[in-house]
This record gives sequence, C-alpha cells and structure tokens, in this order.
Amino acid sequence: MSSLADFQNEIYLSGLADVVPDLPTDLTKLEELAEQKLSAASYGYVAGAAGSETTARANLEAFERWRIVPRMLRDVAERDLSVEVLGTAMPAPVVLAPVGVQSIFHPEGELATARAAASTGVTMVLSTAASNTMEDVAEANGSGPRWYQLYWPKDREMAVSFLERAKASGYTALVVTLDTFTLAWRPRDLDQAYLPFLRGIGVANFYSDPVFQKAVGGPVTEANKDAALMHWVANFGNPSLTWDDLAFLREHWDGPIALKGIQHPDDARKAVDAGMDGVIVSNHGGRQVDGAVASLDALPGIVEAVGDRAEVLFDSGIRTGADAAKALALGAKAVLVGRAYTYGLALGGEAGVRHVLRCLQAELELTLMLAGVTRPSELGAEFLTRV
Ligand SMILES: Cc1cc2nc3c(=O)[nH]c(=O)nc-3n(C[C@H](O)[C@H](O)[C@H](O)COP(=O)(O)O)c2cc1C
Ligand SMILES: O=C(O)C(=O)c1ccccc1
Repeated sequence: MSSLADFQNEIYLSGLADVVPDLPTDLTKLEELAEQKLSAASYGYVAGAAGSETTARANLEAFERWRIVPRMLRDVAERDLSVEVLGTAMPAPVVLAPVGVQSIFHPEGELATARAAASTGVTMVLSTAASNTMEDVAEANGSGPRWYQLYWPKDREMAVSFLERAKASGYTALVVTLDTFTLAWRPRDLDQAYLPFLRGIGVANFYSDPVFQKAVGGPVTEANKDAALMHWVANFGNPSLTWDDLAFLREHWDGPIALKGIQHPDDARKAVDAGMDGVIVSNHGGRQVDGAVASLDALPGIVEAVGDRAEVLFDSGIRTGADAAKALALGAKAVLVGRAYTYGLALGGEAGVRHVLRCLQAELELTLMLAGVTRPSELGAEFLTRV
C-alpha cells in the first residue's frame, strides 16, 4: 500500500542521481527564502499580521508549549490518514486555507494552487478575494475537491450570486469567514501604503459577477473602473451581520457550511444552534485582532463545547507536520494551512505548493507512525504533554 510518507524514500532515492529537493523540506525555512524572492510589499502582505504581531507570534509559540509523547510497540505497519470532513474525502486531514490575492505571490496565482491541490487530492478553499475567478479556478482544479470561502458582501443579491456561481462550478462546501468584515490595523501594509485591491488585485470574483456588473452599468472597463472600485469598497464587508443572518445562508446553500474565525466556545455553540456543520477555530493567522488568544489555546474549549454536533477544524500557526499532529491531538478534525503553502507558491508556483503539501503530509504520517498512531481518529490529548 502506498503511503504519504513514501515521499521521504523518493527524496532519498533521487539523491542516488545527485538530485536534491528544489526547496527545503523544513518548511519553517520557506519564509526567509520568500522574503528574498518577493517584492517588499508582497512579502509584507503575507508575512505580516495585525498590530505589533503578538498574536501571530503567540500562534507559533502555543505549539512549542505542547510536546508529543510517543508510544512504542503498537504495530504501526499499516497506516491510513484518510478522513472525511464536511462531506469531502481527504488523503490526510490537511486543507489549503483560503488565501486571497495570490497573483501578488506568483503570476499564475490561484490557478497554480488549484493544480497542485488537484494533483495531490488535497482540498483547496478558494477565497472570495481571489485574483482569479471561481470559474477559472474550478477549471484548473478539475476533478479535485474544492470549497468556497465567502466574504459576505453587503448586497444580498450579490451574495446569492456568489453562492450560485460557486455551486455551479463544483465547490461542495461553504466556508464563511466572520473575522474579516474589515481589515485590521496592519502596520507592514500601512507603512508601505499597500492595499492590493486598490491596484485591481483580488476583485476578480466581484468584477465578473452579473449582479455586480448590473450595479456598475455593465462589464468593468476603463470608463467605469472608478465606479467599480467604489462599489467594491462599499460592498466588501458587512459589520452589521448578526447570528440571525445565518438563516439566510442556510436557505441559499444546501451543502455543508463551516464558520471560520471562531475563538470562543459560546460562539461555537451558537454556530451549532444555527445549523452550521462545522467551525474553524482561527484568528486569521494573527492578522485581525492583535492581542487575541493563540488559536491553539482556544481549540480545546471549543472542541469540548461542540462535541460531536459539528466538525471542528483548526488554523493559525501550522508550519509543520508535527504542528498538525498536535492540533489533531487536541481535537481538530482537520487543519488548514495558510502562509506555509503561500510561501511555496511564491517560491515555485504549482510545484512549490505541491512540495509543501507533500512535505506536510509525509511528516504528519511519519510523526503519527513514530508516536504509535495509525490513523487520525486514534489521536487524543493523551499523546501530548504541556511544558
Ligand atoms: C496573504 C493571506 C491572505 C489571506 N486571505 C484570506 C482570505 O481571503 N479569506 C480568508 O478567510 N482567510 C484569509 N487568510 C487567512 C487564512 O485563511 C488562514 O486563516 C491563516 O493564514 C492561517 O494562519 P497561518 O498563515 O499561520 O497558517 C489569508 C491569510 C494570508 C496570509
Ligand atoms: O489579508 C487577509 O488576511 C485577508 O483575509 C484578505 C481579505 C481581503 C482580501 C484579501 C485577503
């Protein structure tokens, strides 16, 4: 039986032909390489976070405070990392987080990510703020599994149009991001006076939308481009939304829905009460509320509050397969990675994203195997100790 850890043997064997990997296999090294390759503005956008970046750092430090306690002699000859999450079959509990404006990292943007996802069978979550339309990304993703992330625009008709387009182009689950109805105070971007949208990046799903076009008097051209940008600004986020509004989404989306950006157990309970199928414990990689609780520290309380009434996913701070193992042991059904693959995209396009996914999955499988675990469902807090 082939396993995700075979990537390790593949690398060693290629050494016999004097071939070594193009990118480091320690994924924590990618950030520094991306800094050398990207423009200062693009690098600042991905690496940066809110405020003085205390939460972004806390997200990483939280993983250091948990250590894995491996168990021996448990027959780990056969492993199976596959899981089903929000109705989607996955080779391992690892998902590509929604990351907008990917063309600022690589000319092929989300299309490269979509191809890497398809070739590994990993689920991608496409952002509303993508630099390519959801239809073009779907085509690049082919038969690969894909979910759609909604930034809920003020105009309800446009929101419905987004959902209908997503459904028609094969996105099977909806991820609704709650924590970013406006961008936070982000000094790296502010100091460079850098906002991708003002340069026309990240608006593809809006400008291609029939409801959006109707509002700006037709397709976006030189003649109406200022009006289009104003309409985008007016619509991007909606700070007035409340829990009651979720009924509207439930009505217009018949597949699974997960709420992203949950950090309090009571909010997780409200999500379940509102009929949501999942919650994603996330602080947006520390990019929204600086000083917010580390995402990993919020996870156990939310897992307990939700129980088996919905699926709990996790992101913010995952850089390695060992990190993923810790979040799974604390009760996450799957983890999403954001910056890790975005650095891969910046450094190597489709092949760079594939490298990151193969490293993450191989390291995760080896970590579980060496800790005495053959499948994700066997993991629990008993495999961790807090230091
Ligand atoms: C450059 C960048 C763009 C992002 N864009 C989006 C987005 O469009 N929608 C969204 O829900 N989250 C977005 N996120 C947040 C990620 O989905 C995810 O929550 C976060 O990156 C996880 O933390 P990590 O980077 O430490 O893995 C973005 C993150 C980054 C770094
Ligand atoms: O930068 C982000 O974190 C983010 O979520 C976002 C929001 C709007 C457009 C692109 C990215």
